[in-house]
Amino acid sequence: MVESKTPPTVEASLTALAVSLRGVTKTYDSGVMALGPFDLTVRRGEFISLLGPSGCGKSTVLRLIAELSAPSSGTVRVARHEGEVLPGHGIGFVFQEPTLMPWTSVRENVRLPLRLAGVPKAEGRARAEEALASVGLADFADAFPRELSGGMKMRVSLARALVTDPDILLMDEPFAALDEITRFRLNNDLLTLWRSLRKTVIFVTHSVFESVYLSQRVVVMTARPGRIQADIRIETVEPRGEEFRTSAAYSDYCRRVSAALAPSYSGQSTL
Ligand SMILES: Nc1ncnc2c1ncn2[C@@H]1O[C@H](COP(=O)(O)OP(=O)(O)OP(=O)(O)O)[C@@H](O)[C@H]1O
Repeated sequence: MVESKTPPTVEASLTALAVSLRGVTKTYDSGVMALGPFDLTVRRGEFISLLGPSGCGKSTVLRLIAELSAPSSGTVRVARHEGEVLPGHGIGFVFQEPTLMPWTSVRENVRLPLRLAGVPKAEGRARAEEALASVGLADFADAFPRELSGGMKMRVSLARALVTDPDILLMDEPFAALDEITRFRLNNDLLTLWRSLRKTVIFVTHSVFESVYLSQRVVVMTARPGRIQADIRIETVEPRGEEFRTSAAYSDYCRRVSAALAPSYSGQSTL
């Protein structure tokens, strides 16, 4: 007998948990207590930003979620999607550096996670091209990384993270090294992608402006060991765009987030 599955209701899928960290601490072998206790709940499809001073444990949180590191205490739970799970356990990771292989094409760079998973070459190439199209680089599959601008390399890195169709996208200061106009463009394109793909996104940034522009929630962390200082919901008319960036509401949110961040810094400007 074939079992029929009832698809989850919209309400259920909106409230389903994607990630949960409970009482998590992390002390590295060096004795540095990086985190905690730290509690965080992220719902499926949410876009949240983690903001905090340098060294407060933002990357550590991402590494714990990706299971690249284990907590010293507490629990980290990540919802897995049903069916096919490719390497990375349903998680895509984008780092500050695009880390592309210089000796091969953009297509092969994007195909790498599928190649490692043993996906047949033809299928892998088709999926890599699809991922490249989703980040606006359909015409650059045969190019080499050295032929691309910094923003384009970051798009390739994003395509590589998306090619396995992960449920959760972890992004560690991906646009920090880019000029402002390129960064704004990538912010807009990332929001468009998020709206169409409905991934859960956990985005690490040092920029108050970027966090408010992109996220539904900005989670502000204390200085090390990182804990939650504030969890601020950004509510505005969707889809957001340039008019939000120049609105009074945007400035108000930036002020609120900045004020929440201020105690974590000693006398430094947070904007
Ligand atoms: N593998 C490691 N071994 C020892 N200490 C580490 C390790 N990784 C990170 N740390 C330390 O743990 C603390 C938190 O590091 P983490 O990279 O998570 O902070 P962060 O908030 O992402 O910093 P930044 O904003 O500067 O990138 C820092 O003091 C860092 O030096």
